[in-house]
Amino acid sequence: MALFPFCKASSGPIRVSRIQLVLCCFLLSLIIYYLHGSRAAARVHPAHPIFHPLEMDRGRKVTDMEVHKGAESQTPAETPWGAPLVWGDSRHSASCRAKFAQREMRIGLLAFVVGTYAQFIRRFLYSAETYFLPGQVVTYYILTDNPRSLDPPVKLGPEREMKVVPIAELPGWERLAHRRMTLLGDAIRKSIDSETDYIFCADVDQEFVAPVRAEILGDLVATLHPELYGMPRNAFPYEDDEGSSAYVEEDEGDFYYTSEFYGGAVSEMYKLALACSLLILQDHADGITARGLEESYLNRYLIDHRPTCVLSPEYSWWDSDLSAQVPVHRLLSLGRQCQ
Ligand SMILES: CC(=O)N[C@H]1[C@@H](OP(=O)(O)OP(=O)(O)OC[C@H]2O[C@@H](n3ccc(=O)[nH]c3=O)[C@H](O)[C@@H]2O)O[C@H](CO)[C@H](O)[C@@H]1O
Ligand SMILES: [Mn+2]
Repeated sequence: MALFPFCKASSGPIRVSRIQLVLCCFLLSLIIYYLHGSRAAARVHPAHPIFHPLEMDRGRKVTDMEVHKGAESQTPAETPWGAPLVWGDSRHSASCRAKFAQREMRIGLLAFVVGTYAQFIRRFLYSAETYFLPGQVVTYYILTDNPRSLDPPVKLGPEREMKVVPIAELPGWERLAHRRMTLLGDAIRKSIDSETDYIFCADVDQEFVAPVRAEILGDLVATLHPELYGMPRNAFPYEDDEGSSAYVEEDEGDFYYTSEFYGGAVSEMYKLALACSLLILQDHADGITARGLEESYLNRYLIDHRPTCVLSPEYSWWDSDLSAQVPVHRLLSLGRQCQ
């Protein structure tokens, strides 16, 4: 708007239109550059189906991501409620490891292996042998419909053993999502309770790629979802159906946690498994399915019972345009990677 008065005052009619032309071209190229940039950004696909029910504007999503990328170098040591936020190479993690080194602990790592997921078990176990609590007393609890898929047995290190728990379950992610919490509670009550101090649940379609040590130990431990870490609260795919027992109000929720890796003291994990299986049963009776299935109930529970230890996305990472950049990848999800 101010261009024309400026041009008119400084020169005659012919000169004015040339300057106008140059300035207009410059403005036009700026606009084209900007539009092209936004379109390129909008082409970035959310990597996971969980984003589809969100019906989010992808352009907006990417803008949020860029906001996050700016803050990426930050590795906060604490959550707003004062729980440690764990980055494996931090000083806090080192002192945590030193503290636990004085104690004798038994740690369980539990995974479900049903149907075709048997293809992941060896890679999972071998990687856990190398990186999961090396040097500690570890028991693997493998809940499977096919114990023979573990033959020949994986050779384990000293102080490490495997317990195969047969379960009569049909494969399928949706079906198992309804059952895993109940089966976890049963397994804790039957044996894990008396055999370990801490129990961690991990999706078997994962691989440990760097050390995961005693810094992860706590009463109630949850892991930040790598694609949602640093995102604004309105990006979190909490359950939005008010009828669901996983429903989360707009003013609730600090972080969005992944269901790929969580754990804690055995007694706390039993409470979690029991409460989540009840929430799932209640929805089942009402004919409701939460959008993120098990992950939705887990997140609901973790709002009501804030974790005492929060693991950074170092402990749950997969290759996706939206995943937060972290100093070290420690646990990789093979199933959730970009196709
Ligand atoms: C909340 C979320 O993001 N969920 C998605 C993600 O789930 P998840 O990564 O949560 O599911 P997943 O398929 O890895 O299943 C969870 C775990 O259950 C066990 N398992 C599952 C199915 C089965 O037939 N046998 C078996 O043993 C196995 O340990 C597996 O690692 O990926 C799934 C496809 O893989 C679906 O796209 C889900 O929408
Ligand atoms: Mn998985």
